[in-house]
Amino acid sequence: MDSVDKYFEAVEQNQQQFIEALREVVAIPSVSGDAARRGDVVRMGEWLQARWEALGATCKRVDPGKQNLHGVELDLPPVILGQYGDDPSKKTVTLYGHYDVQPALVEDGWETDPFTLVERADGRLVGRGATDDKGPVLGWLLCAETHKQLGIELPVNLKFCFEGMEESGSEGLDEIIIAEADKWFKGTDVVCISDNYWLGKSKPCLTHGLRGVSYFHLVVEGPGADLHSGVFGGTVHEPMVDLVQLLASLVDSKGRIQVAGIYDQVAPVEAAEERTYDALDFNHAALVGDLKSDVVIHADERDTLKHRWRFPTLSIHGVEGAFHASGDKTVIPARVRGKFSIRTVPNMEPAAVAAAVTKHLEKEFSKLGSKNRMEMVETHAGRWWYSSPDHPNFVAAARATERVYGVKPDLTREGGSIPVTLTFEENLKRNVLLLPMGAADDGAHSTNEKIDRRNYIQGIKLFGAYLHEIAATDLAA
Ligand SMILES: C[C@H](N)C(=O)N[C@@H](Cc1c[nH]cn1)C(=O)O
Ligand SMILES: [Zn+2]
Ligand SMILES: [Zn+2]
Repeated sequence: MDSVDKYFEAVEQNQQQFIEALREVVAIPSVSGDAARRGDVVRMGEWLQARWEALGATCKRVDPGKQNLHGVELDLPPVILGQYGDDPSKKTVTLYGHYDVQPALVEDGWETDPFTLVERADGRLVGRGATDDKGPVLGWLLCAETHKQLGIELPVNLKFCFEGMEESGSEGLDEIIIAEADKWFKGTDVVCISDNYWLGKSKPCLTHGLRGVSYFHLVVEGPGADLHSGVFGGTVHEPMVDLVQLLASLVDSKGRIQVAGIYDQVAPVEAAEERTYDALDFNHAALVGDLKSDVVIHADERDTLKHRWRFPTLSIHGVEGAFHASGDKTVIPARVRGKFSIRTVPNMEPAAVAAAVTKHLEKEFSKLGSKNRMEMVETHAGRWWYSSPDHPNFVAAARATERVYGVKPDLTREGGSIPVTLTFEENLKRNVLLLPMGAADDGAHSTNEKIDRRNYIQGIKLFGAYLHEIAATDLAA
């Protein structure tokens, strides 16, 4: 039995302990978008740092500074930089992950408390962050800890960068990576990020493309205070009426963005790219099952994937300041803030996207003839990323995947965004691999987020196998 098989056996035996560790981190409600939870985000970062240090890693806590969250001045959570092993004869793999999570409230439709990990009879481990991104971040730690317990030397040096603001635009992170590219991250041979998902539920994949995201707030305000709709309805310009019309002008019900000039920035689909959609583990029947309803726009699987991976999309996320509680409150809100984002693809540039959106909204607002005031703010923007899957980093990961799952992985792109991918690639000048742990139906950002026990445990094996494959791979080939 070689050392990788011994490692696999130990991971199998330690399953319950690994689930308990996941329970411990899910219980820390590290919601970066909620000012009231900022202490928990920091606590989560400190938890990670303490556990890596206990293992023998050298860590550096970098505090990126302050953030203004709707007028509240907050300390940004720490970026935890780490180094585990510094043998010059070994290759160095830099890992990135995030320890913050999306908001989660029971009243959104969670069947159980989002911050209490629950294992279902079918193996689902349900809890906020289980798949995005606490399971994978913990997976790297458990991989290193298991090697140490077994007395198996990790075949590579690790460097890592774990942040607590990914779900809120990674504020402050780019500057740290740029500043540390030739310092902390010096010596990196390849970068690996586990923060996305398989295309389906049964076949693993490696991911070589991401969409970018430009996030906007659209504020409409008028009266100095909320008003009685019986007294003032029909006699004043209502901010909410203006806002819904502006939001509705952005996209149609078939998902087509209505902002002039947006599609002009999109690279055409080439014949070679067309072939990459062949034989992927993806079908509409499974998608409809995951969605629990047939709300799919496109008739053809390829079109669905293209609209997920390589065409821009616009989503409307919510309205702050509007009445949303139960009951029938007859109010005219005085100031409302609509939130929407555009997922961007090659060759879109955030500045051009923001300019097109501003022009569109100004034109639409002027058509309303309203005396309210409108303001649009781009709150964050991250760029798309596209890379070749032929690099030895991907070849090593494909071998590791075959060893764990017994199949060659699909090569996929991802509709979501991990803007730091490009920051690492450009500044460390090293190949970046996305190695997902979770499955398509995990429900990241949704209610009842989960990771399957199988993906979590096999994923921890995969991480170990990948590090061993990297050690054995000629990265210059
Ligand atoms: C794919 C990754 N796990 C993820 O969920 N990324 C987020 C990043 C983001 C950007 N703004 C807010 N969050 C996403 O794609 O929404
Ligand atoms: Zn994530
Ligand atoms: Zn996320």
